[in-house]
Amino acid sequence: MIKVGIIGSTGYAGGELVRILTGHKEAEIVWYGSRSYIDKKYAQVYQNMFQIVDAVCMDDNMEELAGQVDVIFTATPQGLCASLVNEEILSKVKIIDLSADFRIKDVSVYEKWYGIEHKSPEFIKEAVYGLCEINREDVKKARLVANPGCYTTCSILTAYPLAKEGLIDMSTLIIDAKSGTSGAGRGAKLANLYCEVNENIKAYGVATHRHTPEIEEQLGYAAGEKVLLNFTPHLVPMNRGILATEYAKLTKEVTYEEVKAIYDKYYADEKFVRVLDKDVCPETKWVEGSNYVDINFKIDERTGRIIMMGAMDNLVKGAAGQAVQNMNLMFGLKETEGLELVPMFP
Ligand SMILES: NC(=O)C1=CN([C@@H]2O[C@H](COP(=O)(O)OP(=O)(O)OC[C@H]3O[C@@H](n4cnc5c(N)ncnc54)[C@H](OP(=O)(O)O)[C@@H]3O)[C@@H](O)[C@H]2O)C=CC1
Ligand SMILES: CC(=O)N[C@@H](CCC(=O)OP(=O)(O)O)C(=O)O
Repeated sequence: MIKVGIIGSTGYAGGELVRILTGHKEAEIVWYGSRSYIDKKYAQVYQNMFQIVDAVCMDDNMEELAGQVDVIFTATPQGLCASLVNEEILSKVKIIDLSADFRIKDVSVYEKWYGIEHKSPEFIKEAVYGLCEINREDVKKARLVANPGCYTTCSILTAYPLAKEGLIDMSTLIIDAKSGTSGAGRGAKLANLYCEVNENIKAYGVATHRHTPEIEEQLGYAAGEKVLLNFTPHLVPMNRGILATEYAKLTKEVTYEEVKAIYDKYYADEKFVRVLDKDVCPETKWVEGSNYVDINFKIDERTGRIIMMGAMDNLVKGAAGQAVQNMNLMFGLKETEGLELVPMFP
């Protein structure tokens, strides 16, 4: 059994880690980390765990935890993991960080977009960007995984095959994305109050959202060139789900069958990426609660553009599910263990 510690187990991403790992046959959570609920039963924080999880929440101490578990998930605010990790800890335990601390390779880009000083830049180079479908072999060998962001996972996987094959002009790429409010976390914020979110849709972080450089960097590696793109997120009145609609000029004339063959080349064997049948648009409701990303595309012959679409659950493939997928790879387990979650509906 793999022993797991979760720092930030009481947040939305941490709560989803607990839900998924509770059904995992090879892993056992031994540390439910929290600052606000120390000594309180975990099932009192999240009542869906009543009579399922009997443990109490414990104060976080990464040094102490490193000696007791095989893997630590940090589902905590930006900057926290980077401020705690050190060589001694990494020599004892594997870390999967759900925050953005180790996602961006250029520390000055991280510091500019996040507005915080990076406390352990010496580990950025070593950290593996944990997008399993793309970096599977590196994840298997990693001791520190940077779990990708929610918008970024959906945006990158949706465009990746076409970027990699040079089929889209990367300078024309525009990503329009929508997210449910759980993407903003459980902490009380004015912008996330019921009356602010309900019956409302708004763009935010326009031209400044911190996921922009992460998407640019990863799609830049795929395309083999520096990528600058427009990424506009929107907050929509639902709990979970991300929908990304991406537009780009095609670099040559192609048929539906040719583009479909490219998507199949990358994803036909990927359990968690479903390229839908022709003309079926991805919808968040058909992936809710699951680790799937649903993808499709449409060629607009009139404008010479292709429209790519992706839908995903931000808390599962966009956070906890992907983190468990990374853990499975790091420990040589079946990649899908604990993740064969059928989407829920309604
Ligand atoms: N929500 C989402 O859809 C996604 C989130 N992420 C990332 O996951 C991380 C967690 O996000 P999310 O769950 O939404 O956030 P929440 O605000 O819901 O939860 C934050 C968690 O971090 C804990 N925490 C806060 N400050 C500290 C601290 N100084 N020391 C230790 N623990 C602390 C909180 O503990 P307590 O309340 O017990 O004090 C809580 O458990 C973030 O980095 C986020 O970017 C990534 C992908 C998707
Ligand atoms: C709706 C909402 O507020 N979403 C978050 C994205 C959350 C996320 O998962 O991204 P990270 O992993 O990088 O934190 C945001 O826009 O900042």
